[in-house]
Amino acid sequence: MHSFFLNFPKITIFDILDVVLVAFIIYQLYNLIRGTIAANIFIGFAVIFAMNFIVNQLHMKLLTAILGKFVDVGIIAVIVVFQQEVRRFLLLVGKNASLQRNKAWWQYFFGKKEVEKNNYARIKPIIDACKSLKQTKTGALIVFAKYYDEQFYQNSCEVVEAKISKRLLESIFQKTSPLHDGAVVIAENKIKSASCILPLTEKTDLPAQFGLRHRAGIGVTEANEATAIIISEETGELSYAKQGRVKMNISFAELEKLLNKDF
Ligand SMILES: Nc1ncnc2c1ncn2[C@@H]1O[C@H](COP(=O)(O)OP(=O)(O)OP(=O)(O)O)[C@@H](O)[C@H]1O
Repeated sequence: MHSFFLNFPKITIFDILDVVLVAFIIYQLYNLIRGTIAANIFIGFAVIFAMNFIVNQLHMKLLTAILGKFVDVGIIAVIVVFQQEVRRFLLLVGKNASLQRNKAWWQYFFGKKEVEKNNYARIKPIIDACKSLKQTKTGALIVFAKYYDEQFYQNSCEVVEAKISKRLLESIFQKTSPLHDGAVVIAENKIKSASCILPLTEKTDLPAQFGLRHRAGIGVTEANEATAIIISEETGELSYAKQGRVKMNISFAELEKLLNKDF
């Protein structure tokens, strides 16, 4: 007992910091891939690593050699398979490091009230447009991208690059508008693009009334750091998608709260 304590390694503040930082990075990675197909691939990798460790401990030579081959190229395989996720993660780190875009810094220097006031001015035209689209039962899909991934959006979208306004959003989604089919993407405080074709979710447990618009709205939040408002053409109901999950039939008060948090 005595010698156990004598041999116990000394834990310094940096060891604790090390563990906390690793836990934080794993949590961020988990958030990034949660609900996406990448989560299953990640679990696959983890299982192979765990199996390799176990067979190695049990001295099972053949299995160790086979699994060892996978593990040897592990880091390269991870980068190839998670190319998109690694890209998004690095972009996120870069954007968060920028002082101007970091709301927490603004709150610290200018006070929370000022930030909320500015944010309400930003989201008001969007909420007003949603009210009008709901009233007229005009189908719409509005995506809020945390960062605008040119590669992801530009290939399937019409570039707009315009100030956010109620009337512009209304006009885009009018059935006679050439841009009404597809989604509008809002990022960097602008309407960046319209008529975007987005990836559809592959979820099988969605309500029966959810068609392509809802599937695209959920799909984009699985593949990207984004949230989406979906207005149903059939019912006028508003849904809100985030990280592959959807809240149905939300009120405008709820929408305001959600946008305040996410946009
Ligand atoms: N991949 C996609 N990306 C973006 N928008 C899409 C995509 N596929 C379909 N849409 C949009 O969804 C519309 C068709 O919606 P659909 O009726 O299938 O959806 P829904 O979820 O049932 O919604 P609603 O309640 O409005 O009918 C299309 O006209 C188009 O504007």
